[in-house]
Amino acid sequence: MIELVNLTKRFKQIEAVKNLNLFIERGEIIGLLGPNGAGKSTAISMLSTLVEPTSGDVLFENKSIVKNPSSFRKIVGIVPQEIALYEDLSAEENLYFFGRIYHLRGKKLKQKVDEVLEQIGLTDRRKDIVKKFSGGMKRRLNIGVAMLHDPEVIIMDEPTVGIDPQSRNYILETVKRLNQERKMTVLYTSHYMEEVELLCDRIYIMDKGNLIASGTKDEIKKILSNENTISIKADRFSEGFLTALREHPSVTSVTVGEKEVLVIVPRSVRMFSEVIQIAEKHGIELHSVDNKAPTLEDVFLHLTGRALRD
Ligand SMILES: Nc1ncnc2c1ncn2[C@@H]1O[C@H](COP(=O)(O)OP(=O)(O)OP(=O)(O)O)[C@@H](O)[C@H]1O
Repeated sequence: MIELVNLTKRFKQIEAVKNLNLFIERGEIIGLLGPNGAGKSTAISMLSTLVEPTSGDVLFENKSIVKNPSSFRKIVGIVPQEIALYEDLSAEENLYFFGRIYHLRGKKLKQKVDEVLEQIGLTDRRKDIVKKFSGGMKRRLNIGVAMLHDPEVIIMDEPTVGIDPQSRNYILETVKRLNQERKMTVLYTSHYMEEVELLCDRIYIMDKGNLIASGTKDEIKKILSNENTISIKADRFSEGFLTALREHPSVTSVTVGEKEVLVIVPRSVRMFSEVIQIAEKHGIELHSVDNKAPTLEDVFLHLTGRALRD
């Protein structure tokens, strides 16, 4: 349905997106994942026809939307990272305003506003001015604006940044519902691995303008099939203990959390008893040593040497 072909964007010195190739089939939820500055917003701005590529193309049904953006604009809804609402207007006044921009009028407009308010769970608050809304409610209304013209494709740029967990769940459920009930195709960008794991059929991972992995969740996790992640839990770890792990000849990497250390080793290596010995030597009281199923976060760490939210 949509294809990004060798898409590149250069801002003076910075190559924000480098030769990006990506496809989206009708009805899929695609996750575009990457840390801050990876190039996600720039990529989707090009896909949304808001930014012109330096080179490469975006195809919709095999036709360039860079050369001919108008037909694509009619079928795409964009949820920007920044909230784009009028704070002094009520929820429904905002929807009426943006609906008119989409050339909706009269009965049709009223019907769409009612429907969208229901979908985003703000029917009860429709008359309240946006200024009084929580961050999560504003985000929901932001999504509602993008849905007014019944888009076939919706592009969401980190729609859950900075909101409470309840609103976050609500948004994730809404995205799922739109996909299942209306067969809406979704491109969802985030730097929250768990959101993408929960929602998306296929995932593209970007870092520093490059695509570093793509595939289904299982395919991506298979990148780590030659490795094992060992989770070590304790109340505290000493520098000596961590250094001994880092310097161990079988250890590929060590990631230190507050009460958990993750150690990546080749799959063939068995080192539980050694970890226990090292802990004893350094006076560390262990709570547990376990094998951990790989997560997308582990894959990212493996590919870049950094955690996603660093
Ligand atoms: N208009 C611009 N002019 C100059 N540089 C830009 C511009 N827009 C983005 N960049 C740079 O391009 C790179 C990619 O930025 P982009 O916003 O696409 O990343 P991102 O993955 O969306 O990150 P975030 O999660 O922070 O939005 C960054 O180094 C950014 O500073």
